[in-house]
Amino acid sequence: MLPIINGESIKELDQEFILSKGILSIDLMEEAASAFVEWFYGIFKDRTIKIYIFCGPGNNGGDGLAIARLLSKMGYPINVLYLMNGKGCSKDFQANFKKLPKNFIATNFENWNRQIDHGSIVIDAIFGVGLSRVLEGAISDLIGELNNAIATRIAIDLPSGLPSDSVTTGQVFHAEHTVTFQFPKLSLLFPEHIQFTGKLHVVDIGIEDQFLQKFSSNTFYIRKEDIFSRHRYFHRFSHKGDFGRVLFIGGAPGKIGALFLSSYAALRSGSGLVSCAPEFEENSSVQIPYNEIMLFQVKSNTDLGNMDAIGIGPGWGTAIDPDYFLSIMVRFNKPMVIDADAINLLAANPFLLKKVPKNSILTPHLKEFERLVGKVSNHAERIEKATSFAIEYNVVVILKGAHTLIALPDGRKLFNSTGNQYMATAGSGDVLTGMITSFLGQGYSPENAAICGVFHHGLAGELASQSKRRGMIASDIIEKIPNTFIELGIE
Ligand SMILES: NC(=O)C1=CN([C@@H]2O[C@H](COP(=O)(O)OP(=O)(O)OC[C@H]3O[C@@H](n4cnc5c(N)ncnc54)[C@H](O)[C@@H]3O)[C@@H](O)[C@H]2O)[C@@H](O)CC1
Ligand SMILES: Nc1ncnc2c1ncn2[C@@H]1O[C@H](COP(=O)(O)OP(=O)(O)O)[C@@H](O)[C@H]1O
Ligand SMILES: [K+]
Repeated sequence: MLPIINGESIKELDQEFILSKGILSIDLMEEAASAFVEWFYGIFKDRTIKIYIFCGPGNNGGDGLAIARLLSKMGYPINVLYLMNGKGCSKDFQANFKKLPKNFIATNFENWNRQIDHGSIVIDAIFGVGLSRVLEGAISDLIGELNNAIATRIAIDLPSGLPSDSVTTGQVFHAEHTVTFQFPKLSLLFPEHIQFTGKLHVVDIGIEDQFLQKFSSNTFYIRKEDIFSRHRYFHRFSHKGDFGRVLFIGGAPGKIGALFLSSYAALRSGSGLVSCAPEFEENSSVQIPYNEIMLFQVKSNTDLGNMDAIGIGPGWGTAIDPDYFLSIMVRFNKPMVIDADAINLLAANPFLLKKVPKNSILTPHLKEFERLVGKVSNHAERIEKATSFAIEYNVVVILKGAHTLIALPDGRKLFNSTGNQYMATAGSGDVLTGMITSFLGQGYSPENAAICGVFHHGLAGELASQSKRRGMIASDIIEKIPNTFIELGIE
């Protein structure tokens, strides 16, 4: 997995990397500039579009100058506006300034006519990870002006004004695209920063994972290449028992659809045998819309021991007796997936928390999470609380949303890279519960079930959105689950 390094350690990382490779820091800057330009050309093919590049005094500004040179060579009309030049600027900024072609338009922003043509592109190379304080004065005013321009705004590495690891309090550049180098900086993954970061693109500048590992802070980004080895593989003699027997408990009257969605998602994720136990007095009257799913009844003496995994909570309602939940946890006594109303039940009856089987997986959305741990004021605090909750109760916490966080009981924090806003639709969380439960039932460790479930779920959402966007529904995600295995080369 790709380590996410904090802003303060990035200078050290660069040093270590360039020393061991025997290159200069300006070579790495050139690599970063080329990676940006390659991304840029992939999207903005029209070489007559006017581009304004705003450069700060540090290496982020140095990136901007190198990018200006490369884009200008490709024929794009470029205007460079710099905050300062010479003394006070980083050495690679100065070197790149000297490398600008002779006839190049580079203006100190104090002498700038403050005009940005409509429809042009504004590139923010003012500050990156070296930001040391909240923006104020002329720089803050400049960013305010840029934010009002009728232009496409692109940030290099970080939108200027955004601290790399924490929540912002000041003026920040509003990017439509942020092109960040090598790994996403933590603050780019916070929901409250979406108006600053826009679409996130991570571009490779050649620093291998082994260098990043040394500076790792227990925080990782899950990529496509991390998934293959986390799956279990079956052979030609495998039978349905090997693919796991799973049970879903939930579905009170009026909310039974949630249970069916989880059950169906489990089948599509490869489960061998799927049963569901709706919370009905007399469940013989329940019609299951899928022939492959079996109906099950959980009575006080029902043996749950032969189930490989249980997913509990989707559509369970609020009228569940906590002792009934307790008896299920005690009888099953293996890691289970706890979602929705089962989480609400834990929140309302904290004595149950200590009884949750070790290494169980809790999948709260942000509201459910607050019910569990109390109000939080921002995402940084939410991440910390999810991590300490996972450690304290020895469970996996999956905090759902864009860049879903998987907090593991050993303190590691993993952020997901798949998914999109079209998945914000009723029942898509139930689908996730079905997928994770399925993997758990197929014999995956709770960590791998959580990682594969979250990654495949987001990928299924992406595949579904190739033909449907707004108006996509949870069942569309389920239909694409089998394609995610094909996409990742998983047999
Ligand atoms: N491995 C990497 O990540 C690489 C990073 N590079 C670039 O280098 C950047 C980091 O460069 P630097 O460390 O020079 O830092 P920055 O260029 O982000 O900013 C540092 C400069 O801004 C000034 N400054 C900071 N906060 C300010 C504020 N609030 N108001 C006014 N001035 C302020 C500092 O005094 C310093 O001059 C990265 O974001 C990236 O763009 C690339 O060049 C190459 C590789
Ligand atoms: N903007 C988004 N980007 C990526 N994934 C999203 C986004 N919005 C929602 N999702 C995913 O969709 C699911 C929604 O879950 P949840 O809120 O529990 O829905 P429900 O209760 O209706 O089943 C989660 O897995 C979440 O990560
Ligand atoms: K920037």
